[in-house]
Amino acid sequence: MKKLGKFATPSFKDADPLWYKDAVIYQVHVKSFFDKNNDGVGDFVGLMEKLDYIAELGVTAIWLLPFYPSPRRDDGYDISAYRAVHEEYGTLSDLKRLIEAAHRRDIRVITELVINHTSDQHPWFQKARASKPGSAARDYYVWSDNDHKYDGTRIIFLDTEKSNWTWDPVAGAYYWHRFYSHQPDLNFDNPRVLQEVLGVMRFWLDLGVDGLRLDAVPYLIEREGTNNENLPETHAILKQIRAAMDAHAPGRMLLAEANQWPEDAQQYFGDGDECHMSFHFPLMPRMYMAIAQEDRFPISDIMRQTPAVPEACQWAIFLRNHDELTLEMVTDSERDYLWETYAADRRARLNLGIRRRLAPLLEHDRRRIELMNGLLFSMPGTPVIYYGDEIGMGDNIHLGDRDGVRTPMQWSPDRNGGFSRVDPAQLVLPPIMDPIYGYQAVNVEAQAADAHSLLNWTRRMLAVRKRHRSFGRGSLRFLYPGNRKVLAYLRELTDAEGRDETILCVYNLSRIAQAVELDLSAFEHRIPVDLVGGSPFPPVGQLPYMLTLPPYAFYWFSLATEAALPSWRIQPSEPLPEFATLVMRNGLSDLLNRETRAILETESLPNYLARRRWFAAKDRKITSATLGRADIVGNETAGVLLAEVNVEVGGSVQTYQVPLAVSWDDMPSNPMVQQLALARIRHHRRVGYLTDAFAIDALPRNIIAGLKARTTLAVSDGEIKFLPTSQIDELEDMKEAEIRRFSAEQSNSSMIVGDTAVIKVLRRIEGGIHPETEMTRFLTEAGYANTPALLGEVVRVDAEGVGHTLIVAQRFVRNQGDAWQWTLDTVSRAVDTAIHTELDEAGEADAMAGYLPFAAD
Ligand SMILES: OC[C@H]1O[C@H](O[C@H]2O[C@H](CO)[C@@H](O)[C@H](O)[C@H]2O)[C@H](O)[C@@H](O)[C@@H]1O
Repeated sequence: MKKLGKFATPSFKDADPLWYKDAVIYQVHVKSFFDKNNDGVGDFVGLMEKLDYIAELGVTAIWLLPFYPSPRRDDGYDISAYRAVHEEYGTLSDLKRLIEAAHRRDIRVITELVINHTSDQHPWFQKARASKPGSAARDYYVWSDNDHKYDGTRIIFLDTEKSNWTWDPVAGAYYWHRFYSHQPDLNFDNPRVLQEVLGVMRFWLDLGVDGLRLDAVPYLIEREGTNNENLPETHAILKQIRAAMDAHAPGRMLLAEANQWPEDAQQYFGDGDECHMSFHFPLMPRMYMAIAQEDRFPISDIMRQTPAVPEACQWAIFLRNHDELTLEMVTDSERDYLWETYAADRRARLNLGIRRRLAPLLEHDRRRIELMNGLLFSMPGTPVIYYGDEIGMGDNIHLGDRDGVRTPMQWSPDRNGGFSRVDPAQLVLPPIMDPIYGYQAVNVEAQAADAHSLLNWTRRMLAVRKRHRSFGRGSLRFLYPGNRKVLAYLRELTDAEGRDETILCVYNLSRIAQAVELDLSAFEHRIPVDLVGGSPFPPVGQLPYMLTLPPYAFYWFSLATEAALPSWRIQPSEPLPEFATLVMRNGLSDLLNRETRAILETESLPNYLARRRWFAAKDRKITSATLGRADIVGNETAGVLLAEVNVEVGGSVQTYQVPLAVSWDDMPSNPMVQQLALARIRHHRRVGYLTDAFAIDALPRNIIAGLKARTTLAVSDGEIKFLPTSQIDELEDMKEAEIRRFSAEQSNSSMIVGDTAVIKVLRRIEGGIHPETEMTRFLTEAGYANTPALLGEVVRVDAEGVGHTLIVAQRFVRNQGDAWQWTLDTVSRAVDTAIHTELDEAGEADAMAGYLPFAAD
C-alpha cells in the first residue's frame, strides 16, 4: 500500500481550538450516501461528490460511521482491522482525498474510534482464543471460567443477547461482551491494549481526521460488585487517551458516546482533561416527551439536572442517529409513555428504544419537524443532524436490526432514488419506496428546487444559527411563564470584546395556538428582532411581554439594544411633562410678549423638540431655541400661530416649523392634542393646551380651503401663498373628512384627510424652490398618472421674494406600503429563492417578474 505520510490540515492551522463549539455536525453513513462506482454500496468517492451538497446545507463537520474492514454484523461497529478501510467503500487514498476535499470546504471530519470491542474476526481475538490462558495474546480480551462474574451488569442488546458472556469452544472459556456476542470486549486492564489503541488513534490523526467519536465508552473497564459503567478506571484510561491526542495532534477533538444520565455523561469531560464533547442522551427523548405531553417540564427539568461543563467542553445534541431512539435514560413509566406514543406498532420497538426516523416519528407533520429542529439548533450544545432527516426521509421497520433507519440517501426520483445505478436487487439496503416517504416523493432534487421545502428551511435556519455565536457558546436561562405549553429560554453570551448578545427562544409545544406572557422586565427598552425574518417587535417594557404563537410555532429573537422601530408601531403615549401654564389675556399674540415668550423659548420648546422624531439633533443638547417668525393666521383664539423656531445645537442653527394652536378643554379634541402639547394655557376661566397645530383637525381642512380659494395672506416681511395645481378644483369638500395621522414618519408630519388628500407639514424650513413640489407639480400638470398628484403647497415668500415651502398637499393613493420597502422585500425574496433553489436564468427572471416592469417605468 502507498505510504500516506503525516497529514497536515493547513486550512485549520490557525483555527480556534474550540471549533467544535460553533460546529454543526452531519452524521453520514458512507455505505448509504452515494454509490459512485455503481456496485450497490456507497463509497468515499461518492461521498466526495456530494460534499457540495453537505456544505450548502450549512454544516461544518461530518461524522462518518465506521468504514473499517468488518464482517458488518453490527454495521461496521464490529471491526476486524483498525488501520484500513472496508474495500467496498474504496481505498485509504480515497479516504484521504475525501478528507482533503472536506477541508477545502471548511468541513471537519469526525470518524469512529471503536475501542470497547472488536469483531470476533479481528486477528487479536483469533490469536487470543488460540493462546494459553494468562498469555500476553490471550490477555487482550476479558475471559472467565464461568458466566456469573460481574453479575450486576445490564444487557444492552436485550432483544438478541441473553448474557454478557459467551462460551468460546476454541479458548475453552467464556469471553465478555457488552454488545453482540460476536463483539468481544477488549481488556483495558492490559496496558498493551491501551498502547495499541493509542497507535490506532495516531494513525487516523495523521491521516487528517479532526475528531474521533469514542463508541460505547462507559464500558471499558470491569470490576466485580459494580454495574461496570463509568468506573474511575475507565476515566483514567480516557485521560491517557486525551493526553496522547493533545501531545500528538493538538486542536483535534474527542467525542464521548456515553449513553448515561447527565451527571454521569458530564464526567466524560473530566476536569477538561478527558473528552472535549459528550452526547447529551437524556435530553433527546425528553424533547419528544415535551411535544407529546405539550408541556415544557421534561426539557426544563432535565436541563436543570445537567451539571455545568468545563470551559472548553461542549454537549453534542441530536434528535436521531443511526441507532434506535434509545430510551435507556428515561424512567420506566416515561419509556412506556414514549413507546405508546411513538411506537404503537411493536415492530418499531428494538431493545429499549424505537427504530424510526425523525419524520415518521412526528407523523410527517412539518410543523413538529420544524419545532424539533428549532430546539435542536438552539439548545446548548453542538447539533448533530442525521443524514436524510434534512429532507424528512422515512424508514422501513420491516428491515432487521437498525437497518430501517440506514437506507440509501434519496437524491432524486430516478432509479434507486439516485443513490446508485445498480440493479435494485444488488443494493446494500433497499431504498424507501412507500407513497409518503419513498424517493419519488422525498428527494434532494425536488426539495432543492422548492424554496419552501424542509431542505431549504433547514438551510435557512442553519444560516441564521451560524450568524449568532450565542447558540453554540452562550449560557442557558429558562423563563417560566404561567403557560407551561410554552418553552422559553435565553441564550446569552458576552464575547471577547465585551459585546453582549441575548437571544430569546420561544416555542409553542402544543397543537393549539397559545398566548404567553414573558417576564422580560430585565430587558426593558430592548427590541426583540426576529432572527429569521429581521422584523422588529414592539419594545420590551416593565409589564409582561405578550406573544401569541400558532400551533407548534417558535420564534428566535435577538433582544437588540439598537434596532429600527417597526414602521407600523404607534408610539405609546409618554407621561405628560409638568407643563408651564401660559396666560393669554386676549389671544395668540399674547404668547409673543416678553414673559410668555421667555417661558416658551427656555422651557416649552426645548422640551418639546427633544422628544420629536423629526428633530434631527434629538440626542444632543439644545443651546437655545428662539422664535424666529410667528404669524397669526385666522382669529386670535381659534387660529394658528405659524411659528418658525431657530434651534442652536453644537454651534449651528437649524430652523424648524412648529405651527401652534390652542385646544380648549371644553372643545372636542383627540388624544394627540395632549401628546403634542407644549404648555397649558389659560384665558380667564377657560383652560386648555398650547399644542402643535398638527394635532388640530382644523389645520388640514383650512389648508385645503385656502388652496381651493388660492388665498394669499399678508404677514410680516412678506406673504403666505396658497399655490394649488389644477387638481385642487376636482377635490370635494373636506369639512367633515376624517383625519388620520402617520405615526412613524421620521422627518416631517403628515396626515390623511378623508382618504383623499395627504397634508405634509414640513419641519426643516429652507429658502428656495422645494425639489419635491417642483417635480410633482411638473408631473401633475403633465398628466403623469403613476405618482400621487400634487394638490398644492403653502409657501411663505419673504421680503426678498424667496419662497419657503411650509406645507405640501397631495392626492392620497391607497397602497400596501412604499416603493422602497416593496423593492427591499422583492429583492430579498428573490435572493432567498436564488440561493436556495439553484435557479436558472428563466427562474431568476420569474423571481423578479412582478418588479421589473415597475423598475423599468
Ligand atoms: O458498537 C456497539 C454499538 O455501539 C454503539 O451503541 C450505542 O448504541 C446502542 C443502541 O443501539 C446504545 O444502547 C448504547 O448505549 C450505545 O453505546 C453504536 O452506536 C451502535 O451502533 C453499536 O451497535
